[in-house]
Amino acid sequence: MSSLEEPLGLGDLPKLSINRLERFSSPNTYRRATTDDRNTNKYSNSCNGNSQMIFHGNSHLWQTQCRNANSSCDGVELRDLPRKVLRDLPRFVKIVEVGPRDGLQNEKNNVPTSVKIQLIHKLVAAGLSVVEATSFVSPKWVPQLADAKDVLSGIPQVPNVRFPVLTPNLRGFEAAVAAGAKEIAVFASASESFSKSNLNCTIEESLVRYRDVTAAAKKHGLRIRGYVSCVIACPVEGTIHPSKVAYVAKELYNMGCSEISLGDTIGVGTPGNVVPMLEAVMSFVPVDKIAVHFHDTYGQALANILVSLQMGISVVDSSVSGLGGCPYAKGATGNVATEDVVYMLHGLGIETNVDLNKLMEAGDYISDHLGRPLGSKTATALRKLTC
Ligand SMILES: CC(C)(COP(=O)([O-])OP(=O)([O-])OC[C@H]1O[C@@H](n2cnc3c(N)ncnc32)[C@H](O)[C@@H]1OP(=O)([O-])[O-])[C@@H](O)C(=O)NCCC(=O)NCCSC(=O)C[C@@](C)(O)CC(=O)[O-]
Repeated sequence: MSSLEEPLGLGDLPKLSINRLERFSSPNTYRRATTDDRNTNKYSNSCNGNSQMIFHGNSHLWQTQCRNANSSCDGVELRDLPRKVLRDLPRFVKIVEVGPRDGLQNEKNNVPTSVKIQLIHKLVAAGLSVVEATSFVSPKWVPQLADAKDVLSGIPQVPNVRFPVLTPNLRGFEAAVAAGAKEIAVFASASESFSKSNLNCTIEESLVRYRDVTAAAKKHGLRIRGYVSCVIACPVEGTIHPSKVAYVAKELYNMGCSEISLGDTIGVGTPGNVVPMLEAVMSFVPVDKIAVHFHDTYGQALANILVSLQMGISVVDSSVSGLGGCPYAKGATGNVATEDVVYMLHGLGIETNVDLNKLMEAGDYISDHLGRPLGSKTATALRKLTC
């Protein structure tokens, strides 16, 4: 990696004086209360009564807000601010690359099986340890992935690399096992309407189906991932209440899914509604079993990932070159680009084991094949620098 490709880390920031920092800082300073603060209410006192606690379920711990803090208060807080804001971030984030499945399921033109296999090779070569390879769904519903068996059997098994595949029912599960799958994913929705359009059944019917699929997977000793889609909103119903997401996540977790991926399928979420949704799910599913899956339709995905990390999540789904969209969610664009996620994480000093250069080669490869510009802002910027 050349120095230009290294994202600027905190250590690279110019040393700013308190006065300069004050000019750049917003009048509203958010911080997370520490245990000490909670016990002694130190923060509230230190702000000379200008602080305000917003009570919203458990999130009052999160949303301690210091309004119009005077400069002496700011002086003490600002010195420590970067460490405080970033201290709860994980050291390592596992990226689940979903491009070959979520990305390519929405392509108008048929992508040859050999190209899919080559793309997966390149993603693995870039250091990604989980690459969602394909779906064993009905070819009538998703013709783009009708070659699931050939894709899966065409990928050589690589030690410590996993290739989960989507299975919507027992039929898909059996086909996946026959093709050599070692890990499957079931996918339910928090929206009734989306469940109908994506799976042709109600949420409850999908959960009944998935109990059979997960029971069979456990018998085979397979690892199971569970998706909840429409965790913020549905293209038909609009806003989805966090309790509905929490319910489906809990059911999938209880039936044996070892990881629950929360999908903002249409990419409308902002940190403002992602935080309460995660808070609701965390009441039922341990934080280390939760993954986030953001589509970037409104350009909010990185902000949403950052708050998710701050809440303790360390598994992030993304798609090389921002490929994708859902055939049953009109207008939804692709997932957040893996290159952009890696760039941000490395900039935060978080390890991923992913080589950004090699990842960009995978992005170039599939974008060239599809005949479209790179869908990653990071890759686009870095390619301009090196051309
Ligand atoms: C679930 C079904 C099958 C129900 O579809 P259905 O039409 O109700 O099912 P059916 O049992 O009547 O079957 C219809 C035909 O498909 C066949 N069939 C049935 N099952 C299979 C199978 N597994 N593999 C291959 N073929 C299958 C079945 O044999 C039959 O064939 P026919 O007799 O007419 O020739 C269908 O709705 C389906 O395949 N849906 C999948 C749609 C899909 O993949 N959507 C994209 C997933 S993305 C997502 O969910 C969001 C996510 C995960 O990315 C997260 C996020 O972004 O938020």
